[in-house]
Amino acid sequence: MGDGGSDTGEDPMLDSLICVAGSSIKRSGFIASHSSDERERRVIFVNAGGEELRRQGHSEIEVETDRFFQGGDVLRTDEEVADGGDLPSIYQSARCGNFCYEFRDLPPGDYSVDLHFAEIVYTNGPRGMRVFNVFIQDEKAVSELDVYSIVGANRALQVMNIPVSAGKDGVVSVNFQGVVGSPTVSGICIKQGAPELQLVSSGRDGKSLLCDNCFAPVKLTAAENKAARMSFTAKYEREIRELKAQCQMKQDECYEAWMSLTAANQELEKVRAELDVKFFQNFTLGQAMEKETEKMAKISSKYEHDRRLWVAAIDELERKMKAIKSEHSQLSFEAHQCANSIPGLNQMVTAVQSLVGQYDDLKMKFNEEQERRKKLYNQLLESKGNIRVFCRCRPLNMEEASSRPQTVVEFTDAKDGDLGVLMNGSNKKIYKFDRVYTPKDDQCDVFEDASPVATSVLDGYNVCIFAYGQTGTGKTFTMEGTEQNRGVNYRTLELLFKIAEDRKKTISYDISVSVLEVYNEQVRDLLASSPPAKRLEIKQVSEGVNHVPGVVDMKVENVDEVWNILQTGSNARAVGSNNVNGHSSRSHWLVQLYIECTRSKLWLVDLAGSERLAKTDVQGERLKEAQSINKSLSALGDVISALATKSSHIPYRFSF
Ligand SMILES: Nc1ncnc2c1ncn2[C@@H]1O[C@H](COP(=O)(O)OP(=O)(O)OP(=O)(O)O)[C@@H](O)[C@H]1O
Repeated sequence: MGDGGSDTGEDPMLDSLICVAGSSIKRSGFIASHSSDERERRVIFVNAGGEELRRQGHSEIEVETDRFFQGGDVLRTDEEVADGGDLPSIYQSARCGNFCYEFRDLPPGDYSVDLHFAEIVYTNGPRGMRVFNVFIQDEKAVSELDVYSIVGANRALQVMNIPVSAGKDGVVSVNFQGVVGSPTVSGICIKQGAPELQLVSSGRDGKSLLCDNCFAPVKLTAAENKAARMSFTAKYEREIRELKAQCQMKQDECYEAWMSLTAANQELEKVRAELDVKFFQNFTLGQAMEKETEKMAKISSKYEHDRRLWVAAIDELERKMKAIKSEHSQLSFEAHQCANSIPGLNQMVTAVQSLVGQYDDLKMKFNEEQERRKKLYNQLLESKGNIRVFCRCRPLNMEEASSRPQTVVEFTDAKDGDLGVLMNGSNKKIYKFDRVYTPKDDQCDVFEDASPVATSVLDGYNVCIFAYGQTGTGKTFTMEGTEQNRGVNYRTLELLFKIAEDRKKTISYDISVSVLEVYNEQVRDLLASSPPAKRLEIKQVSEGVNHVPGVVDMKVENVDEVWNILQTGSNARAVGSNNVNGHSSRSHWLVQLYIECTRSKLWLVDLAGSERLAKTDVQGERLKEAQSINKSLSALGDVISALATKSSHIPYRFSF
């Protein structure tokens, strides 16, 4: 038996599943019978897909060449077919594909058919490659035959004794229909008469049908045979149904078992994963424990080391404490002795305390005196006049010196504040000032008179120093000066910060600066980084106190900071040139210092120069500038005149 077959030989159960009742499967090839009856019963024996075969001898066999077929192809193999019986070569050929056989001209009556098979193509299987049905006279005689799965490859198999009746037309048709793949057949043998004995399971020996009375084998007609077949069929069908139900039950059980196995497997996987995690955690914890143990060992050894040190240090301290205590008691003893030896010690302490009290008293009186001195000093300044006018005559420049050989000013009584101006050659007119500076007087001399004013600002007085005069007469030089020859502005500020520094123990001054210019009757903030949203205006807060809302106020700490700010403002100032001064200021330039704690202001003003329009010969924008300058200077003159004469109305707002 091949690898696809069973070793148990014939299997009635399998036979009944595959072939009709009465027929059987034989797992070997054709064996010729010695009986002449048997030979005579063979009506037709064709070698499907092969040639005629003839074997002489005591069992003569005659197999016809392949005929009576319709359709199909021929298959052949040179390989030997095992268990081929007396005619192994018929199993080496086969008809294959879509075909049928029709045997004609048979006398009407009962016949039995033997079919010969061998799997000669799918020699390596597997099972189920070729499964087919066989219909005889249109009735299914063989069901789902898979030769390979019964006997394997290149092995003979027979389905024997399939009962069939030929009608009046004398035709027996054998039809092959594939279920999987193409059907094949190697030989077909038609024998006269119904099969001799039907192998059925109801016989007493379980193999043959016997008479119930005498137990002799019973020979059945074709009709009886058919009835018996149907009864067997019904029986087997019942068994099949039961088996199917059992099979379904087993399948369900298997499925449930499979499901629970899958669930168990999943659970097992989960547990395994958890175990892995636990193992890893354990491992990590173990490592951490090892590290901690190491750390602990280090800490405890350090602790032990430190403890020893501390114990030694405490011992040392205790020893020192003892020494100090004994020293202390010795010193106390000595101090007592000493105190006892100086009888006037208490009187000395009292005297020192009284001196400290006197010192505080004197300090208070000194401060009061300082205050009084400041007041008297400012009263002295006021007594000199609230408005003080100094006149400075600059030296002639080269051009002037060459064009005017004769000077018209006379400084004979300059030290008394008199300035003589020669009119028409001989007439001299004397002008009175608080002081007159000659061309020989330098910036230091000018500042000498301006400096006391700076002290007054820090004492809470409002002060304004301004330079007024014709264009080109030296106003900017006097106020600003140069880096090598600083003017009033810088020197005043320098002194102011010096005094503030000197007084810082008793008072702290917060000083802020703003720089403005009045150009063409308009106020401009020279420290503003962008033009203001609103036009700047001078507001009079109270009599003589003015304020420009929105102007930039910069806090300053020292004179360098102020100087940088003044430079920024100076660079932004409107300047131009006229035929009198090549670098003429075209605006009034105002620096305001605000002292926070005293709420006093210092104004340092460099006015634009007044011009005689005919002399400077200006036009267009320059003419407009000059007219604005002259107008505002004339208004200033009116204000000063009103202030000097203590007029009831001071025309502060005449200009603008
Ligand atoms: N005391 C002085 N000693 C030497 N040179 C001076 C003196 N005063 C002014 N000058 C020079 O005279 C020129 C004009 O001076 P300055 O620009 O200060 O005049 P100003 O009155 O400010 O003129 P403006 O009104 O047109 O601005 C400058 O070159 C300046 O250096």
